[in-house]
Amino acid sequence: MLPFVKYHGLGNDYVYVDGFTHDVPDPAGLARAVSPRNFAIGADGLILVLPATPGGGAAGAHCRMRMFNADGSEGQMCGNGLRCVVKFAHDHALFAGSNAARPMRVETGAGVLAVGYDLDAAGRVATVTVDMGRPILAPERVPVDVSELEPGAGEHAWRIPATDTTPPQEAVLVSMGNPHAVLFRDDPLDAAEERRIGAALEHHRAFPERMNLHAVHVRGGGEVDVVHWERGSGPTLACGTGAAAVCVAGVLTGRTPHRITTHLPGGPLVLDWAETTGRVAMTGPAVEAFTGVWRGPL
Ligand SMILES: N[C@H](CCC[C@H](N)C(=O)O)C(=O)O
Repeated sequence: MLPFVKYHGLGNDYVYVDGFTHDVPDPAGLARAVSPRNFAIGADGLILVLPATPGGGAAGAHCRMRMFNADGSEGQMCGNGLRCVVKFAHDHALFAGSNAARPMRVETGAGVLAVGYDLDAAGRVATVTVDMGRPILAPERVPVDVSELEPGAGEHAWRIPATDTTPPQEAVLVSMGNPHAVLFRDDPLDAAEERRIGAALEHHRAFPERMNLHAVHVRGGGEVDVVHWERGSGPTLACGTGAAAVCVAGVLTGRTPHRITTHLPGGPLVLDWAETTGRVAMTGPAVEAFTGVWRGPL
């Protein structure tokens, strides 16, 4: 039996396990076991909150996040998940001083990130602001194999050639520690078609570590609509690292200002790519849905 807590950030939901007190020998297998909706807990994946590694601790980390998509693949970073990690650690007092760690510093695959938060009237974490760090734009570090792509229209765009099931796609490729392809559309989004395209391109040979894809329609000014297809989890209601990639891509292509509101299927996230520091800040909610005990295979 394994206690868990279910959290979500704008409907991007994960099963959280306290790795300070419980050992999970096969997190990839557990992610695959708990994620199916109707047949298990139902989630976009699994997140372990663990003690920092010696290196992370030396860099000031209070704890460590490991996230696993629904298919068991491990993601280097998860924006919505990280907001809920801080809420879990604070509200459930996972480590000594967790109620005073402000900002909380969390070791992730994208480095040790600082996470600030405010509290509600009950003294629980409410709104959370994550310092997502700096985007990575060098193709080989996204990673992407540009020999499989063509130059796109503009300095930061690439053209994904037509496949058997998709027309050519203009993409801006950004890593936030995990890989993202941002596809700007001139017209309002057709969510079903965008998810079909995302499913077709996640495993494209240009993407050696697969890809998270995000279709974007700029409403005007700093307001954009986004539809996601996530590596390892498919269609999600929100993708925090994806929203950060959208913010960066909008600035790089001159479509949006540095501070935007991304309207995701699950709700809005505010992103700000600071000109002074080059770091992206993401602000949004973190919600505890329920607690439970997993009685399935570990
Ligand atoms: N599917 C992503 C991880 C989860 C990212 C997303 N849920 C977020 O909030 O950033 C990947 O494999 O890179």
